[in-house]
Amino acid sequence: MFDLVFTRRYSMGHRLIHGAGDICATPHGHNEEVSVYLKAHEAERLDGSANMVLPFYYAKKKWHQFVDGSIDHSFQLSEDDPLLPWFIKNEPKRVRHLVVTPGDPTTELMACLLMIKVNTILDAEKTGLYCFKIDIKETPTNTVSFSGNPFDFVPQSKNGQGHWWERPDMSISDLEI
Ligand SMILES: Nc1nc2c(c(=O)[nH]1)N=C([C@H](O)[C@H](O)COP(=O)(O)OP(=O)(O)OP(=O)(O)O)CN2
Repeated sequence: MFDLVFTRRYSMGHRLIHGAGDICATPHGHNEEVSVYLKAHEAERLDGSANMVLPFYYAKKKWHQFVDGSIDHSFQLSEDDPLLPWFIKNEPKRVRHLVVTPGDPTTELMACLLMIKVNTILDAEKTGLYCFKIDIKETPTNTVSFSGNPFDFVPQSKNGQGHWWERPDMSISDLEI
């Protein structure tokens, strides 16, 4: 069985206000890499002609559009971070670049949310592929790797139902923009 593995890099900013310590509560940024590990729902023998699971282009196109257009240069904040209403009031133009998460946007949480997002996109694109593992390299020395069912690990959101990570679009928050 083949795995297709795609890696994309992006810059982001965030802050962690609920327990990672003073340094992490100061807004700061990282150059990160996300790798998604994809498998076909149904394994098939190579056909003797094209000999591929799916052209890389179709497997990664929309996911990479999302990473490049929505995650790159985003600012990631907990849904209860006071910076959120600050941006809405003072810099409404920036709100579309805010990733909003249930609790602190740690690398663990982002791995789960991005795995749900990539799977939602792969389904909507009818690729026949699914993501079974994701790595986020937050810094050159820290990587979070996740495999399993991300829904078992995502905390309850205060924002009720219909979350951005469950929509196969470019959204990164549920704010009215
Ligand atoms: N379990 C987690 N712990 C921490 C996270 C996280 O997402 N999950 N994130 C952070 C901060 O974002 C921090 O900026 C990065 O961690 P840090 O260890 O400070 O990164 P360094 O590259 O500076 O690590 P070195 O030890 O200097 O290599 C903190 N914790």
